[in-house]
Amino acid sequence: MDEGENTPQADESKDNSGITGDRSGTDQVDETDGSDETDANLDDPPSPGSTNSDLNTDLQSDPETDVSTDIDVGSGGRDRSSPDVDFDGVVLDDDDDNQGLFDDLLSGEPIFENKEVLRPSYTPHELPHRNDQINRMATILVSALRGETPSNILIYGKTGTGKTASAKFVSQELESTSQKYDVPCEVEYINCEVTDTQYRVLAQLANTFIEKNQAVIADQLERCRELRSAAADAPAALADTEFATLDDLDARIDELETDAEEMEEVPMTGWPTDRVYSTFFEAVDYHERVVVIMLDEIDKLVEKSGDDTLYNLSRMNSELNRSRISIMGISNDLKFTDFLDPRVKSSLGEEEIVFPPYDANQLRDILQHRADISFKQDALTDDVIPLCAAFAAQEHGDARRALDLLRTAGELAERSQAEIVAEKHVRQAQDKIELDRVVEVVRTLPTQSKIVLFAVILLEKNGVHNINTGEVFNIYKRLCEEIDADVLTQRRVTDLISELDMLGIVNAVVVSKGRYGRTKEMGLSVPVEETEAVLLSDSRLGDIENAQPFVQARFDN
Ligand SMILES: Nc1ncnc2c1ncn2[C@@H]1O[C@H](COP(=O)(O)OP(=O)(O)OP(=O)(O)O)[C@@H](O)[C@H]1O
Repeated sequence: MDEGENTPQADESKDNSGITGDRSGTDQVDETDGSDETDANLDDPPSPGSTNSDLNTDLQSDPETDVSTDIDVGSGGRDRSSPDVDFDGVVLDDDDDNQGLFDDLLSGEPIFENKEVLRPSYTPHELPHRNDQINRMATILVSALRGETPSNILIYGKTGTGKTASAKFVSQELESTSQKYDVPCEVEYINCEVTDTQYRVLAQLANTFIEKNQAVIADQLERCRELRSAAADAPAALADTEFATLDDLDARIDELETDAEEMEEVPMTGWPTDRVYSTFFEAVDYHERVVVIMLDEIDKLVEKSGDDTLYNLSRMNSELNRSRISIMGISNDLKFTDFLDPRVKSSLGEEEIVFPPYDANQLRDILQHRADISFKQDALTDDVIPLCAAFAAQEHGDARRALDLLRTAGELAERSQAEIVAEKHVRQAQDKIELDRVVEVVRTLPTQSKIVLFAVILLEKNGVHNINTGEVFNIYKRLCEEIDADVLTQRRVTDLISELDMLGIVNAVVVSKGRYGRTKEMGLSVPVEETEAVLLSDSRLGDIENAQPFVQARFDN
């Protein structure tokens, strides 16, 4: 129970306690002090029939001890009939209905059977409407299982079109088939949004292969040592092995031990890049295998650190002795190859696979598949899935968005203790996701854009419609002066307004003012209150205490 709830009751009970005026201060009551108890009893004798009432009365006089009264006395020890003892509102329930914080929440029938299935981290076993793309990938990668080098693949498609999910699905199948037929083939996944420099990509790959090599070495060493002890007793144990003599076997054991010692992990910073590259090269070439390197969000890597990594990786095969590598790049930026060196571009794009956006019907199928395993039976009304699909199809056929909507709708229904997810939950989920997006976009705007946006908000809040650039600029200037920020030119501010327009935060249209030229008129496209709150949470804008005077001066020049 929180303190705020206790305090008024405690005050009330103090009044009722009968403790004489000079002792009513809470600091004068000491739970551990026997004399206080006695005094209280004398001042206020227990009412007939009450049990433990002396203790109750005494403890009541101290707000802090009210709680312990509940606990110590329990349901058997209290007396609701005592006029002096008022426990109303104090939790003193019988064991049966003693509901904890989580009991209520748990008691409702859960809507979800397995919510994890709707999260982005879940890799589905079935990917409806991606058969063509999956088959094409498989047709290209099957050469790895024949010990040949598969062509490099570039996968394109807008966000949420199933590129990563399909590529991971194919990789899992490839690895499991390679184990089945005992062909050395491995897939390494790298998310270039996180691992975005050549050093990090090569270091991550090097360390992965070093770890795998160490496991292989440990395994071989164990077998060699077992053979060694068997052969020491009976030399015939070496028959049918690759070792003609015990010396050969000892030499192999030495060699393996040296390899294990020399394989040094790459630190996350500090080495020259060519050393990292050669460490990776040796690690991958340690034994025969075909390696598919999956570079997800490959455009981020190129954007951040150019195409050196891709250049180095794509020319490795001509130098590798035992192994082969193939690259699978995934991007949602169709134009990123324009920035590549032509050699890298042609080598990387040997095969291209496009993932088109899903339409509403396809999204419905995808959602239905997932809903069957993630929700309890009959937990969704009939219109939930079509509505989620329709909303997501309007965006750009994004399955991630559709799944987010469905999960959020379920969570909102669950939170409101509804037994079934209905259309209204989907609409609420759509609003919530949209608001979360706006908050995130506004929160990460540069300060200058935030000031411009704040100027628009102030005008809008003061009932100005069709706000023009001049009005925004005037208020913007005053806000900048107030918080000591650089004042940009009106032209630059107009550019920032265009950027806000592109982000969907304001809606600006160019209007002609006849011989006065043209101007932009705009309005906010996002909820005023929430957006203002996000802006004011920025430490610089938060300094603006009273913005009203700036708005009044909006027509000044
Ligand atoms: N055909 C499908 N069937 C089932 N789930 C799918 C399908 N396509 C996409 N998904 C799901 O949608 C979500 C987004 O998919 P994925 O991450 O593969 O998209 P992406 O194209 O790689 O997007 P991004 O470019 O933003 O990384 C994932 O949760 C994925 O499981």
